[in-house]
Amino acid sequence: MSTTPSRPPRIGVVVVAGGSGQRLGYGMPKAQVPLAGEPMLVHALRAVQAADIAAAIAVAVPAGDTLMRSICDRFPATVSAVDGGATRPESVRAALRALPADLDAVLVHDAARALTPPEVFHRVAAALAAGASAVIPAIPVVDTVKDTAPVRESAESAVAARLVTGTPDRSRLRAVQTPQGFDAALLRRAHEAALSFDKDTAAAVTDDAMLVESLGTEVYVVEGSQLSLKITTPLDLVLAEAILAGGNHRQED
Ligand SMILES: Nc1ccn([C@@H]2O[C@H](COP(=O)(O)OP(=O)(O)OP(=O)(O)O)[C@@H](O)[C@H]2O)c(=O)n1
Ligand SMILES: C[C@](O)(CO)[C@H](O)COP(=O)(O)O
Repeated sequence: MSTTPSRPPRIGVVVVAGGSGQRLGYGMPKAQVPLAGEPMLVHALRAVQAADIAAAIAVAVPAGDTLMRSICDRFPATVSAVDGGATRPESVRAALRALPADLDAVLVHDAARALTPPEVFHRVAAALAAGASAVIPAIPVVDTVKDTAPVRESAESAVAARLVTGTPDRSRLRAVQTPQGFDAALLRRAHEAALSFDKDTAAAVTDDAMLVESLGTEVYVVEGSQLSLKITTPLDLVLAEAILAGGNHRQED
């Protein structure tokens, strides 16, 4: 991270809240869906603020969404809303453009990970301050994970659609979360490079770390949190409600 030793790094946070929430199936953008009576975006912004690390926060909301813009307006002036894009990387780029140019580092966070404890933000920020250019929080994988491929069309038996092609060593696998932290110039460069990806390569981008990996940068892994689940399906929402009802959110598991 390019900062002089005499002053603390200036950190910006991008919150991506521009998704439609198809898998949750509420018929409204996911970040608007109520969680313990308040829109998910309110919880996500509170989580970012509880971490108390951001000089500026840019939130990508669905284009034209006035409700989410009004939620951002209720937070301090360091929070600004911008129209997101059709894909997550496009939303990240839109929010990045809204952040000040003089930041040392940027953390990119999913609004859908509305209950991330402050300690996770702190671990990512601390690794950046210690010299990493790219840092992601992650947790060990609890399931056995298989590589699979479609069964060949010519195969006689049609017992199932896919076949196992391998079993990766689980001890090396991690389930990756957000906030993902980067040197600010590096993240901007990685997203600029992604603009020239072909359609299939662009469609395969599922997080920001992939983009800096493709520039050859080392990405460090710090401990994530089970509380930092990505609310994706109706069952995730039930779990998030239960966490909030238990009063244990923002506390390390
Ligand atoms: N065009 C998009 C797509 C996603 N996101 C954000 O990226 C995060 C992770 O995306 P995901 O959980 O997949 O959200 P959705 O795209 O809304 O979900 P779905 O794929 O079920 O529609 C979310 O906070 C979502 O709001 C975004 O800002 N802009
Ligand atoms: C960025 C992310 O949350 C890391 O796990 C995840 O890849 C987002 O995936 P989604 O399919 O856009 O929810």
